[in-house]
Amino acid sequence: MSQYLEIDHVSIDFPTKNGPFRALNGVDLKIAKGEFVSLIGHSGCGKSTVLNIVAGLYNATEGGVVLEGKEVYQPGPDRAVVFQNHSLLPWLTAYQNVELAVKEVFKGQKSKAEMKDWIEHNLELVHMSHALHKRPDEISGGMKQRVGIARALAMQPKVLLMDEPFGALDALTRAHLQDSLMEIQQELNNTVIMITHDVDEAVLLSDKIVMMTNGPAATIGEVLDVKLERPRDRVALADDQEYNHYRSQVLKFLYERQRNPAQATEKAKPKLVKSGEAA
Ligand SMILES: Nc1ncnc2c1ncn2[C@@H]1O[C@H](COP(=O)(O)OP(=O)(O)OP(=O)(O)O)[C@@H](O)[C@H]1O
Repeated sequence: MSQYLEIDHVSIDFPTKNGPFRALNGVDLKIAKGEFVSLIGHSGCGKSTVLNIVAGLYNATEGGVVLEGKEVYQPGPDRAVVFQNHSLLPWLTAYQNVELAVKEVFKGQKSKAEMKDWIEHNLELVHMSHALHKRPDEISGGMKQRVGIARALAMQPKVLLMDEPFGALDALTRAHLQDSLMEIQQELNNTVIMITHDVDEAVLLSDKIVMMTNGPAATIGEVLDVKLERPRDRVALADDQEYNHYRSQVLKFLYERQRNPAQATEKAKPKLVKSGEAA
């Protein structure tokens, strides 16, 4: 696999009223075409900031992002983003939401009939053929997320960026969508960067788990290559030694090497001293 996407020594400072705040420091990562990469780390460490820089929504203060030899400065259809909350237009049907993106990307390249086939094909990939003409308020949360994924896939992006795509879903719906995503990725060989807080999700889906240190000045602490064979079956893997080894590697990083910053702050807080008591 050749190198496809390079996050090259990326640092970013956000302006604040107390001066620049360094959120990321020297984030360096090479991703091959067709690789599925998860970003995991405690809340506030900078996962979304990494994704936003790759999406071109933020520009790095130092370093940069190179996709297929071209530096990324701004958002583009070659990098489609799927957010935790579907972000569908509520007045449009599932079909029309996907159509909007397809028209934008393939204007002048696909005929009307080709576009229709393409939209239907992508909605079929996420098992939404039965609800093409339903609006977001007429379908469940999981179905909305499916449409969001279809919309992103239909853009044929070079990289699919997913910011906790299943975070708002119940466990069963989440499992179904993870399985769908694995099938689609197997078929299309998409390059994916996904943010997750879920260790099992990271191990099940990824080729590479990128574990981030706590901020400020967060960076990559460790990268775990997950070499489990595909297709992967969640039930069979539950008792698999190798799977559980990967899982414990991530847990150790998160809960031993990088303790939750909220807990650390809690410990560091000065004890409240009652009046008259010595500190
Ligand atoms: N536009 C901004 N301006 C100032 N600070 C920001 C901005 N965006 C993010 N930050 C800060 O950068 C750090 C990283 O934030 P980010 O949202 O990337 O973390 P995260 O790991 O995605 O968090 P979570 O898991 O809770 O979504 C945080 O301290 C956050 O407050």
